[in-house]
Amino acid sequence: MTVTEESTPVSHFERIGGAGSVTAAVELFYERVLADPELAGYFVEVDMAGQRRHLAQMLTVVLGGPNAYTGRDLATAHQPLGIPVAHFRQVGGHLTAALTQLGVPGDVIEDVQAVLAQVQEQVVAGGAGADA
Ligand code: HEM
Repeated sequence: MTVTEESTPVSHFERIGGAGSVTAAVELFYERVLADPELAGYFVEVDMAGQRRHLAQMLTVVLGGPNAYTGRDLATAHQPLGIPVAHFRQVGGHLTAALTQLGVPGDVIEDVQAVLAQVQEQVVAGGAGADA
């Protein structure tokens, strides 16, 4: 088979500019989250360097880039935090805003939002992963 542009679609990860763009998005995202008085408290005792690294790795996978995720699964990391749906939505809003601010195309943002909807149950309190 001949490999053409048509048969090897470019991933969202490549389209937005690869690892550098993901790092920029994660930086901007946590700047926004830590500046949000309703959310900042969750991160007071968190090692933010490791946190940024893990979110960047995860966002890379979500965007179709290489999988090098070394963090815990989402339910294990979030169920002990008792996160209400309102805070989940606020965090999703900050991610969307960060991606928009960086000029990420709308179809990519829509796909990221679809993944957020898929993981909501693992992240919010009492979600599907609660007893896992
Ligand atoms: C929207 C989907 C979300 C995704 C994809 C996500 C992603 C992640 C990732 C990859 C980690 C690192 C896990 C690890 O290091 O093992 C993490 C940890 C964490 N997340 Fe989220 N997160 C989401 C929503 C939220 C929300 C809504 C909050 C709070 C309102 C939150 C607060 C935290 C905190 C505090 C930690 C650190 C927990 C710890 O170190 O014990 N996350 N998240």
